[in-house]
Amino acid sequence: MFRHHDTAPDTITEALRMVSVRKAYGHPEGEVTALDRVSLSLPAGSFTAVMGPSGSGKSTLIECAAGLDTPDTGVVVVDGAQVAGRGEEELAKFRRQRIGSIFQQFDLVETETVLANVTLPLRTAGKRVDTSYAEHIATQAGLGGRLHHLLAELSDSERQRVAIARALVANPSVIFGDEPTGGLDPDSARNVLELLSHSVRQFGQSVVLATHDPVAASYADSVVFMADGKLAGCLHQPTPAAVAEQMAYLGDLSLIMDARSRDRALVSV
Ligand SMILES: Nc1ncnc2c1ncn2[C@@H]1O[C@H](COP(=O)(O)OP(=O)(O)OP(=O)(O)O)[C@@H](O)[C@H]1O
Repeated sequence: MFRHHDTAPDTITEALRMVSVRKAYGHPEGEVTALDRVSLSLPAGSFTAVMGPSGSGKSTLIECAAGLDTPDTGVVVVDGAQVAGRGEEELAKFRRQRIGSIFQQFDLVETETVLANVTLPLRTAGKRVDTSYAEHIATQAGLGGRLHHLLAELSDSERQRVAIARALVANPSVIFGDEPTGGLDPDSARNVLELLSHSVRQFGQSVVLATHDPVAASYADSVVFMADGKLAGCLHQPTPAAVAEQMAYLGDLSLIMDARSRDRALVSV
């Protein structure tokens, strides 16, 4: 499978590296530290789920990693290249070449067909469109009967699957998602997770997803847990039961934890 790199692929061993990443938001009641000096290393070719209680910083982590938000301080390296510090145009190009994003705000074109939406990133990047591959990916995402339907005719769940197919079709090195299966029925969610798993196993892509769902997280090789903007451990080869247990613990822990006792070291998954 053809993949674009501007660094030699052989030298890239990490999908994502974050070093001491901090991000705070101003609030009338005071500043909220969404990411508190997070350091993290995820290997290339891995599937990682990011979990934690509501407000623990999962979305902020994914957005900073995907170049959709800018950390206040710290370093973010995706697929061997620094994300922060690039100009807007260069960042957009980098994201088109290396990153696939699946976020709740799907950013789809209502007046275009499913297939046109799925191939949009390729066309925007001036890349050749392999229509049969795009059809295959869209079909795998459960859109086989909808390829030539306009977006305006689709349900929310179908739109979500279009966003997922669109993220996969350009063969990005790293795919970031925020609750990509939230709102999907169990069968559609399973199809999407199997598709993402397949892209990791077969094509060596990397997937990093924020999710609340222990079953979705169990598709990952590892789960990274967050609490109060900090990393709070990780679990390898997760089962839904083990993930749910850890989440229950974090739910309690986040009420009583002493932020100063959190590990600030680089967590390698
Ligand atoms: N744009 C923003 N403006 C102000 N505060 C924000 C913003 N985005 C996030 N926050 C705050 O930062 C903290 C972390 O938010 P974040 O959305 O990253 O958490 P999360 O773990 O993804 O939560 P959830 O599971 O509820 O989506 C929260 O306290 C949130 O209120």
